[in-house]
Amino acid sequence: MDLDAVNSMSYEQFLDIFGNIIEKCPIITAAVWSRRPFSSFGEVEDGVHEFIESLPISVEFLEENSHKICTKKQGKEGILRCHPDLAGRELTSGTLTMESQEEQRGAGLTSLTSQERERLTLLNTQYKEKFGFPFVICAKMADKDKIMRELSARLQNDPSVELLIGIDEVKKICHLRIQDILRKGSLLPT
Ligand SMILES: NC(=O)NC1=NC(=O)NC1=O
Repeated sequence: MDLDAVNSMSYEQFLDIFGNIIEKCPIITAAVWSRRPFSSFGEVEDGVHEFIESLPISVEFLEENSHKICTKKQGKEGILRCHPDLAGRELTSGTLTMESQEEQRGAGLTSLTSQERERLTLLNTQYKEKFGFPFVICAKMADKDKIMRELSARLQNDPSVELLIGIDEVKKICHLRIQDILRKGSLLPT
């Protein structure tokens, strides 16, 4: 399967293969199909980025007893909310997508001590309470220690900063998922 094969896919086939390059957001893949013929696989990724960048972002901050309460209507935060927590309930209940399962296992999140799991759960809860979306990091580029460090550090960020960092991580996850698909589908030299 090479670029010509991808360019001649129906949108159903394209969705079957690339539908989860952004976690649980097949609408992005379905939209990007319209951009074919792709002259490179990078163009698939460019299409994803353009879709994400086109999503509305309108952020107002209310100052409330010296906190910044972020009230916002943002398409971008919707993408983050489609991501499962790291070592969260989906992992324990075995309901992660195949890609997430592999990514989280690879980062060592299936072999946490009970203390590590408790700390990660606490930090994730604090993060979601503050930002209204989950902490997202490209797990394939991290291990459990880096994830804990990043989560603690990023918890201090401003919501507007954190939104953009999260989206950047989503793009890294997307890049690696596309690479995996191309490798598995022998679209790239292994
Ligand atoms: N909240 C998350 O960051 N989730 C994830 N990152 C990954 O790389 N895979 C996930 O499931």
